[in-house]
Amino acid sequence: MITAEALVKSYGNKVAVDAINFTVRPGQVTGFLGPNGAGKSTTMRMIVGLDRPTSGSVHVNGRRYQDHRAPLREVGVLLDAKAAHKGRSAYKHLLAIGATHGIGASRVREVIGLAGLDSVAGKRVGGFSLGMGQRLGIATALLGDPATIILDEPVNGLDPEGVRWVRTLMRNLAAEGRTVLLSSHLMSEMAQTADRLIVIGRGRILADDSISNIIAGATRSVTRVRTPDTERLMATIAGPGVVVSVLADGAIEISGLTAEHVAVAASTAGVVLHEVASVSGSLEEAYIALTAGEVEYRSSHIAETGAHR
Ligand SMILES: Nc1ncnc2c1ncn2[C@@H]1O[C@H](COP(=O)(O)OP(=O)(O)OP(=O)(O)O)[C@@H](O)[C@H]1O
Repeated sequence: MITAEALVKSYGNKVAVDAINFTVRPGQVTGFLGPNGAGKSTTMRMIVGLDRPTSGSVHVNGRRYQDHRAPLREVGVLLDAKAAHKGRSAYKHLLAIGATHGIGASRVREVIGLAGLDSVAGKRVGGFSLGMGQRLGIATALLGDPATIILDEPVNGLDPEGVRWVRTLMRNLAAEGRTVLLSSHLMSEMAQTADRLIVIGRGRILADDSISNIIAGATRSVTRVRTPDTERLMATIAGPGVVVSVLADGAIEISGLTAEHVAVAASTAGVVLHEVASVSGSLEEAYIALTAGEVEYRSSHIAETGAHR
């Protein structure tokens, strides 16, 4: 469990983290999202004692990270995948880190296997690809078999198999009852991996909820229908607040009525429906809507053409 209370970090007069409160619970994957410069890395660094809060507190299992007797066994962290000593082999790197906590060769071999690094364990870390470095960073985070795992952009540079591996690993770690906090800018990945999200913008919490609640709150959901009798359906469901649009492929999108309402109204009026579904927005749409006013670094406007190359 990670608990932040009125957590503040300022650099001179720049407030990077602005009095935030949150709880990251065990048994779930919690995603940490926000635009560049929102304060994610600063928050993660404070959780693991690499930055001191200007005020407020952040605790892991009731204590500050630096007050844990064996922090590696308490919290596993991947903040910078390039942090490993370039001249050492992956095996020696993990062995050196493990030595500080009495973690021996058998656990090192275990995490090497878990991270899929068996074939390169003896190779110098300096020659590792970005993806191999990420895997080594994750292996390092898991070394102490910690109950809390914090990973900053763990899928950065991984190929699709690697991305899937991280997703499954995170889900399994949470299912074992561990606390998992991870940041990523990849919305589709986050939607598949996380149970809950904390969204941060300019150092403040913009949302802290389940993914489905965040999508429902920040995007419009519509009812999509297909019927051979468009005219009659439209007449049947017409009413205040009901907006109907006919799409190019013949489907009808209705806002202002649930799928259940539309199905019952159609059935009562004897209108045949070939399809009726509730279509909600994507996490990406919700994220863009939530962070619209909070982006610190924005590119000049590029219109979406909808064209596919
Ligand atoms: N050491 C520092 N000195 C001064 N300003 C800093 C320092 N570290 C971070 N900042 C500023 O604090 C703000 C938050 O930065 P942080 O790196 O935590 O954001 P982030 O959400 O992790 O961004 P990204 O997605 O780009 O990694 C930014 O405006 C950044 O410029």
